[in-house]
Amino acid sequence: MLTLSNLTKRFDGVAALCDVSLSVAAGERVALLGHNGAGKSTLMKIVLGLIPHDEGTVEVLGAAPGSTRARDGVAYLPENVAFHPALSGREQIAHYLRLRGLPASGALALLDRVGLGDAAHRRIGTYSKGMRQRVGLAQALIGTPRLMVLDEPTSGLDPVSRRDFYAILDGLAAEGTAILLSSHALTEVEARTDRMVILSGGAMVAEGSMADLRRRADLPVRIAVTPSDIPCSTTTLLKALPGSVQQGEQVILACAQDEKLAVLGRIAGLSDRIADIDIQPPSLEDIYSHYSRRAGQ
Ligand SMILES: Nc1ncnc2c1ncn2[C@@H]1O[C@H](COP(=O)(O)OP(=O)(O)OP(=O)(O)O)[C@@H](O)[C@H]1O
Repeated sequence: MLTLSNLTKRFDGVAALCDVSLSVAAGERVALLGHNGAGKSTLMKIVLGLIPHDEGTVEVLGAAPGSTRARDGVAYLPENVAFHPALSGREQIAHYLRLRGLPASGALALLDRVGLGDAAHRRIGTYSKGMRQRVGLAQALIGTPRLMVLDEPTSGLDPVSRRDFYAILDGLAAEGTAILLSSHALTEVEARTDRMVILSGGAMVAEGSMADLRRRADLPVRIAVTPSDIPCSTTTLLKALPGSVQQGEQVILACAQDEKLAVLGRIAGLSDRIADIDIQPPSLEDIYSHYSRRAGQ
């Protein structure tokens, strides 16, 4: 659905994107991560055909970005949505439907889909930020897009709205829509996308599924052991588990991925001293920091 090869973009001679290659297949949900100014919005604008690129190739639905064929199948939700405050949600979506050559009668169904059915007749000027973001999503759902490009789509949404939002994306992906979204909300991206691309200073510093990134980063696993009786068992555990430290009532141990089973075996041998154990693999936040640090950010 989308292929970028060796994409480079410069603004006044300064590279905003440098040799970026990535592809998004049908039904895939890909997250674009990176610090402020990493190049996420620039990449999206190039995909949409809003700005030209300097080097490399871009194919959107097998066509040039911005071509009629590409625009027909691509939906976009910008970071900051702006609608006419005097129009109702229904009128605004009806307007976009007409622009797309579709019947305006579909507006209510789209607003229902994003949970705005009850507010469809109210003026957008009276909507909360989250409600305006949902109008943006309703707009992006027009015409069953084959590629969706979403720039920080969940900023301003509360936790339940975020969950509903990702449920809609899951449904679209299950029907074959390719999704490329940017976000700074690492926890939700970790849970709700298939693959991540980390940009830093315009360059791609890592790419893959959560499992791939975890394996490549090879960050330590954190094991938290709760002693059965404190402080007696705490002392025994600290002595028996080299490198462990006490944190509050727990004994904490960090170990390399390939040592995990051996360490757990050692801990199992101390089971009469243990009330509970918690194994915490590195989160996307840990992995993101690792790659960003490596890239000097
Ligand atoms: N029109 C422009 N003219 C000059 N420089 C620009 C222009 N648009 C973007 N840039 C620069 O390109 C770089 C990438 O910006 P971009 O907006 O793509 O970052 P981003 O990853 O989307 O950031 P954020 O997370 O803050 O939205 C930045 O250094 C920015 O200043």
